[in-house]
Amino acid sequence: MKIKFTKMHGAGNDFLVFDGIHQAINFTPEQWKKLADRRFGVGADQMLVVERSEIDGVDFRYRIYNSDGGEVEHCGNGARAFVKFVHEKKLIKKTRIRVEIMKGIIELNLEANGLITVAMDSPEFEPANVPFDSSDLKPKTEGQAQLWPLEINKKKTLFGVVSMGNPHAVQIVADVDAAPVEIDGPVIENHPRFPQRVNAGFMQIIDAHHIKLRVFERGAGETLACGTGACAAVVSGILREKLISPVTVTARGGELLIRWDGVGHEVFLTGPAVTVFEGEFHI
Ligand SMILES: N[C@@H](CCC[C@H](N)C(=O)O)C(=O)O
Repeated sequence: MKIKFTKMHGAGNDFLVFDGIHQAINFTPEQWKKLADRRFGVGADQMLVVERSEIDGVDFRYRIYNSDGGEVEHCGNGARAFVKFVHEKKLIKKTRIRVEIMKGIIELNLEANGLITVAMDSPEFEPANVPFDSSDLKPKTEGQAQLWPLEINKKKTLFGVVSMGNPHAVQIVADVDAAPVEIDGPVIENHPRFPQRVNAGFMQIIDAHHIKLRVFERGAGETLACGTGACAAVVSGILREKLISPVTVTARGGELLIRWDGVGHEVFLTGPAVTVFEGEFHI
């Protein structure tokens, strides 16, 4: 059987996007993992499957898989790739699209300048809802933020713990290029206090409206950008009273713009989406 896909990226976070409306896409975790492999497969950080939604007023649903084969709740850069994909494939004409993902329903907007804005919903800080096991831990307060001390490779580190629909642990570093992302990232990702593992963000504050960010993603390793990670970092920095909305996030693969008006408000993520090539494989 031949399967068609589109290779895309959002600020260097790369995807295989599948039209699951006109072809049946039902891969096992092992098959997803193989497809994502950069030597034995096509190569991608995440894979997206676009389907029709059965909910009234919702245009599509899409499923998201990490390169380790696991299905996940949300992907900010993937949401923008999804909008570009459904427009290029002429699956919809509207520029404001409501879509169902594992995390819930989100709204996406294709702007006149070609950038895409994702309304990411409100961040969640309640440890149990991240999920994060905070039992016996005493948080430190900084501004309006609660920071959680965890020992990572024998270093006590303070983390902002945030759910953007998926779990994030964000720390501030002095120099993101010198940060031990490959060494500490996997330890944070698999820390026993995060029962569903976690995405680990390393944020360098340039000024109140600009950060540099690297993210070691759960189930994918370090990526060139992480949309939900950018939102989690900015939200955490605003609560720590170190950042003021809007904030430009410089990732290794490009720039994202994040807006957030504070607790109880939605986070907005704006950035590009790029189609790289179309392909097909036999399975
Ligand atoms: N790259 C994504 C996040 C993808 C999911 C993440 N690795 C997780 O497991 O939660 C983004 O742009 O948000």
